[in-house]
Formats: sequence, C-alpha cells, structure tokens
Amino acid sequence: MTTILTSVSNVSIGVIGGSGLYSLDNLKVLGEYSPTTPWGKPSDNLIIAETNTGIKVAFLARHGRGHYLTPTEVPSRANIAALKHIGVKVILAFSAVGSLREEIAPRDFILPTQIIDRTKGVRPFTFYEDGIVGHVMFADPFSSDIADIIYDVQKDLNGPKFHRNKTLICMEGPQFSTRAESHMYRSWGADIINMSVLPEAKLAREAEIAYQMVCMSTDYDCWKETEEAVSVEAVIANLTGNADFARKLLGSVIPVLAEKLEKSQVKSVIDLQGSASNSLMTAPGKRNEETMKKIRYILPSA
Ligand SMILES: CSC[C@H]1O[C@H](OP(=O)(O)O)[C@H](O)[C@@H]1O
Ligand SMILES: Nc1ncnc2[nH]cnc12
Repeated sequence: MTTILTSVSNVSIGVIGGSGLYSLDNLKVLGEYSPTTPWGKPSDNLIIAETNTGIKVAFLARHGRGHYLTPTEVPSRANIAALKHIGVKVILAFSAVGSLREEIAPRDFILPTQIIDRTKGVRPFTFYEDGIVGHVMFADPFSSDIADIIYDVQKDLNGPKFHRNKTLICMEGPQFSTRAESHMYRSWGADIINMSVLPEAKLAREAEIAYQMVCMSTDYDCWKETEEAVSVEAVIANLTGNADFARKLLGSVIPVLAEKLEKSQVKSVIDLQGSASNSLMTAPGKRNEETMKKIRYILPSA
C-alpha cells in the first residue's frame, strides 16, 4: 500500500523522469507526496525515497506515470516549485531526444551544454510576472560540474556511449518536425532535439536549483535519408534499454552527488545561492505583495 506523506523536507536531490522513465530503483521508497503549490499541482505525486546513507531523493514523472501530459501541458512551474519547496538543490532531468548528428546514434547518452528555444510562447515560462520583474542569467543553462560528476561515474558502468558539449533544441510539439525544420536545426548547430527542456531549465534557474539534463537518443529525427522518419514506435523501441541504463546510472550518481552536497562541494549549487533574489529589478516599494508571497514559496528570503 502507498504511504501518503503529509509533509516533506530536507530532500536535496530531485530526479525528473521523461518518456520511458517513470520510476527509480535501488532506493527505499518512503512514500508519495502531493503538494499544491501557488502554481498548482505537479505532473504527478512526488515519490520520496532514501539512499542507504539516509539521503532523500524526490522522483517526479514529467508527463505523469502513464504519460498523460503533452510536453505543452507539463506544469513546469508547479513541478519546479514543488521540488524547491521540499529542499531540492540539484535536479537530474532525463529526456528522450532525437539525434541531429550522424555520430550520435540511437541509444547513446548526451550531456548537453547549450539550448536553442523553439517553443512557441504558449507554456508559462517564468515565476517573475504580475508586478515582479526579474532577469536571471541563462548563458550557461546547465550545471557543468554536475555533468562532470555524471560523466565520471558512467565511465565505470560499461554502458552506452556518452557525448558532451552538445546543443539541444527544444521544439513545441507534440507533432515531430518536418524534414525542412530538421535540416534547418542542423544548420543552426543543434545536435539533439526534444520537447521538454524548456521552460523546465529556465524555471530551475529562477528557483536557484542546479540543473543538468541527461539526454537519451532514440532516433535520427527525419533529416537522415537512409533512416525512417521518427515515429513513436521507433522512440519506444529504444526507450526501454535507455531507461534501464538511466536507473543504473542514477543508482551510482546519487550517492556521489549526495556526498558532495553534504560537504558543500557542488560549485553550481553554491554559485546559485541568492542569484535569483538578486536578479529582481522591481523596487521593493513597488513589488506586488501577492506575487511576492508566491515567490517566497520557492525563495523564502526574497
Ligand atoms: C515520446 S517522443 C517525444 C517526447 O519524448 C521526449 O519526452 P521527455 O523529454 O519527457 O523524455 C520529448 O521531449 C517529447 O516530449
Ligand atoms: N525526433 C524527436 N523530436 C523531438 N523530440 C523527440 N524526442 C525523441 N525524439 C524526438
């Protein structure tokens, strides 16, 4: 029987599972938590688990367990706010992506460094609105020190090929791209494509959470003459193997990351402290108090 937790705190690591990754293993599940944030309810209950050294981890299925939310419908503000409110300092986000490069084969893993935004402005994408203006830095959207940890850990796991320093383009979807778009994204320098990294990564930055996406290639999109254009069948065919390795990877990454967090050795976490509160432009006397109340759910000292 599922234990429903009524209050949760001191969870330092959040894992967002994408297509195909709807649960974790190797961790003791403490229960499920269903918070209501000022931005509504997250995609699904948070699964709260613990390592054998007592480090708490929250798992959230981005599209819900059973995959009922389109990329456009994912309530990213509620997801990020819920994770931040229970203490999360680092998010490891998983995503199934298409490859725009010959050398990134289906089933390879990628730790991206950059993002190009091709969403259509229809997803709520900021916490700072309604009388509060803030501009966080986003030149480097991911946490490269966390990518380093993941890259080092995977070397001992005998798993798939890992690529680094790649550019991820985020499209709106839910339909896949046309061939003309796929060629255009390649000409722009994009290496992989998904529908999920935005606004998730931007909101994590606004909430002062270090964020790294781990991408799992499932297809060659539709630019490659010798391959079938991407379809859900093709994606699913490669997802299961990817998700199995993602769980194995997490089993090894989480203890290493947890230890570094305990010892305050994660630079991106230290650097982000106070960064969003300091990015508020609106003069204190002009701030909408109702909006500030909401913002304090994620940034208590703002
Ligand atoms: C199932 S193919 C398209 C779908 O898969 C990816 O989801 P996620 O990033 O959550 O793994 C992609 O972004 C699309 O949402
Ligand atoms: N080709 C593709 N385009 C967008 N998102 C994807 N997720 C997996 N494959 C994809």
